[in-house]
Amino acid sequence: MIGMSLGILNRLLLRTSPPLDINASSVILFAKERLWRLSRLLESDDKRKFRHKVLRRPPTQNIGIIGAPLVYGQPSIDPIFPFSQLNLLQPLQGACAAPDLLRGLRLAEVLKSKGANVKDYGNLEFRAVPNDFAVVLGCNYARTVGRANKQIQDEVSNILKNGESVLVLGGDHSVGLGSVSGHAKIRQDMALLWVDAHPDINTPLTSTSGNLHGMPVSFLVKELPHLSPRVPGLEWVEPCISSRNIAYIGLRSVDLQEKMFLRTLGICNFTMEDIKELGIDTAVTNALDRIDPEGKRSIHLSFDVDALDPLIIPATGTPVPNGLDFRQALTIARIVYNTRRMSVMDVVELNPLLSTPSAAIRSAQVTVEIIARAFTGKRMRYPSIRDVDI
Ligand SMILES: NC(=[NH2+])NCCC[C@H](N)C(=O)O
Ligand SMILES: [Mn+2]
Ligand SMILES: [Mn+2]
Repeated sequence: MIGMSLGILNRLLLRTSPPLDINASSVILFAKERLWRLSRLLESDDKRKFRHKVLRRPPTQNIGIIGAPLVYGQPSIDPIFPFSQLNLLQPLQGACAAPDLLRGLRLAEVLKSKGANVKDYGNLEFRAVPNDFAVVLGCNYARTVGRANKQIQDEVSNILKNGESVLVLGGDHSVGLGSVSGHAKIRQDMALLWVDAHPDINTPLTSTSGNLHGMPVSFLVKELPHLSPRVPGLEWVEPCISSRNIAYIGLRSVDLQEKMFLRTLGICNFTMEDIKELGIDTAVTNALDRIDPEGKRSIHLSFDVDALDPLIIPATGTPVPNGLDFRQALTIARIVYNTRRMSVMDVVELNPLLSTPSAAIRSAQVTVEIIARAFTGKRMRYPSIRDVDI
């Protein structure tokens, strides 16, 4: 029996030059040597794979943070006569506090601890144009919003020129005007993933609210400019992206005219209904395939926190029920991170004044985690609320 198996081993192990007078201990020695060689081989194979990974790992992320505390793109209330249309109207306050709240939750430190280099450029300073509420061509505060967005455009393009990725902390979603056009100025071949309960593609003529945070996409899409009149303050905005390179995730509050634009332009969109049916992975992967079929474009992630369910992020100005859950939001961020091509992320519409303070902090913590995932692909550990310095 031993002789037979020795014979087989002999043939297996020493096929090339089988010694004739082989004994058990020498076979074991040979076998050991073979195993050792095999393990060396496997090890070097592992090392090769590892080296491959190291090579493919992108250079350390350099992130530039800018605060864009703009509030003039959102609904207005009259603090004294809430239902009057007189001249005391003021935009909802609170979204301007979001950048500092996120900083207070150690946003930069979290990103650094995940291996990124972070430079905080501070908050842009916006000045309101006097007597600007007057609805000009269907837009409220057009000059104020226009001027602020020009500043955002310049800042975003300068930071991109420095070789850094950009994180724009809004503010309301009208900051998308400056942010996307600043991105397109430097990288013409960009693709836009708009994560939001709303498509924000009203034009000044179709918007029923006149609020510019519901319109930025219409100013940016190349196929729509004929519908957007030259609004004073916004003349500088050049349509810079084709509807083919835009996709929406999380829609569930779409105005009638917006629906028509999405249909006629064939803009890729995955509503909450679609996400329920397909799963978030499939929705986001398909969206990216559609807007960036060759996988080469620079990705712009415009993330409106109202895409999440108001039970998770109640601190926002236009909440809509039945939104994304936390896990789904993290999945979107991870898939976008995995492209390694996200150059700009906007995080908008977080309004700490519209919920209880502890709910506002939780909303902001969720937001920090989503940002960390989108820029570094990594999870973070929650800071304890006692550590928070606001
Ligand atoms: N960024 C937002 N939260 N937009 C809400 C827009 C709501 C509505 N569609 C409007 O045009 O006013
Ligand atoms: Mn939005
Ligand atoms: Mn929204």
